[in-house]
Amino acid sequence: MLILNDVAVRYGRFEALRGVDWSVGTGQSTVTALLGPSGCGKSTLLRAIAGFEPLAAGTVSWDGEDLSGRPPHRRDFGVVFQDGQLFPGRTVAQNIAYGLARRGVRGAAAAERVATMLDLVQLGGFEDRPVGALSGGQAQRVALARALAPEPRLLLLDEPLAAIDSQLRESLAESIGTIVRAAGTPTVLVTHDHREAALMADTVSVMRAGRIVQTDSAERLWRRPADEETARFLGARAVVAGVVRSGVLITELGETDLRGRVGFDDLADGDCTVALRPEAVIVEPDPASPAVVEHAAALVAGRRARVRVGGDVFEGVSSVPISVGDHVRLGLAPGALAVVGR
Ligand SMILES: Nc1ncnc2c1ncn2[C@@H]1O[C@H](COP(=O)(O)OP(=O)(O)OP(=O)(O)O)[C@@H](O)[C@H]1O
Repeated sequence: MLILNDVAVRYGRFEALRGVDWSVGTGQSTVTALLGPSGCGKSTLLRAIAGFEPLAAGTVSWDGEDLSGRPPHRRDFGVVFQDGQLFPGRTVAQNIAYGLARRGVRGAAAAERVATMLDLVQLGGFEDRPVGALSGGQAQRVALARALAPEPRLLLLDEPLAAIDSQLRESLAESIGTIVRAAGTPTVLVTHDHREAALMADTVSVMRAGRIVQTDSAERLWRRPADEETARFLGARAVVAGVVRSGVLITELGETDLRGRVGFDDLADGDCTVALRPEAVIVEPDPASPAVVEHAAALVAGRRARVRVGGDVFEGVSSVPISVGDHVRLGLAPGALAVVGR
């Protein structure tokens, strides 16, 4: 199990990480995503774990052993970067066998391991291909096979899908999740995309400004973000005050019964802050309402409207066509709302 205790990393006077307490590989969680906006310190944290970045404070340990004296190649961690970084001019098999030779696995044993890894990433028979002749998705799967071949005790993936077409990304995200679970290797996945985190990870840790602000399942994160900034990062467009009474949430947009809903079972009565993704706000035509549509668009996921109500602006969804200038009323859809920080 990987444990980080009060870790700090500095670049000159800039503190890129501070006070990071974190653990990976506990309980049932195989894949842990490190999710956060650009520049928050995700790659720095991954590099600190891998041993590429010296710590200004704190410790990184594995099963109780402090790793500070161990260089990256002696940590037994596999690493895959954004663009795979395969060795050019070599074949797929030569790339995958690279880490095996360093561990003394050669000849027939290495060839067998390479074939097993290629089957795992569904590229059986690709041994003799030059890596320059692979598609982006195939190259990333070879990079994954290369990282997993020496049976690392931890796998570190830094935005492994960043260079992949959006069409392929979702299926590759799923297949990487399946592959690392089949290999049973605890994995850290760095991503700035919350969809990708939810598709691949069992546990999601949200980072901001060099700190980890929340660690939860993706589902819990959607419903109970730690603070307003986290809620906005996860797609909330508006925040309103609410109050919970006997499990019923009451807001200026209406009320909704949260009893029995996943993620809200432990919600105590009292005042709260409610974060609203557009799907949480239902827009319906109502000529008598003072709320007016400022912007309307037909998206693949449905009709979207930006609505002004006095000084406030909400984004919502509509099941009927609406246009700019229409008067509408707003309601709550419980599925996409979140209660912040409680
Ligand atoms: N070698 C370096 N020297 C100085 N500052 C650095 C260095 N590497 C990173 N930083 C700074 O540290 C902060 C964290 O960078 P990091 O690359 O870890 O962020 P990130 O969350 O991985 O971002 P992204 O999603 O854009 O890759 C940023 O402000 C970055 O500018």
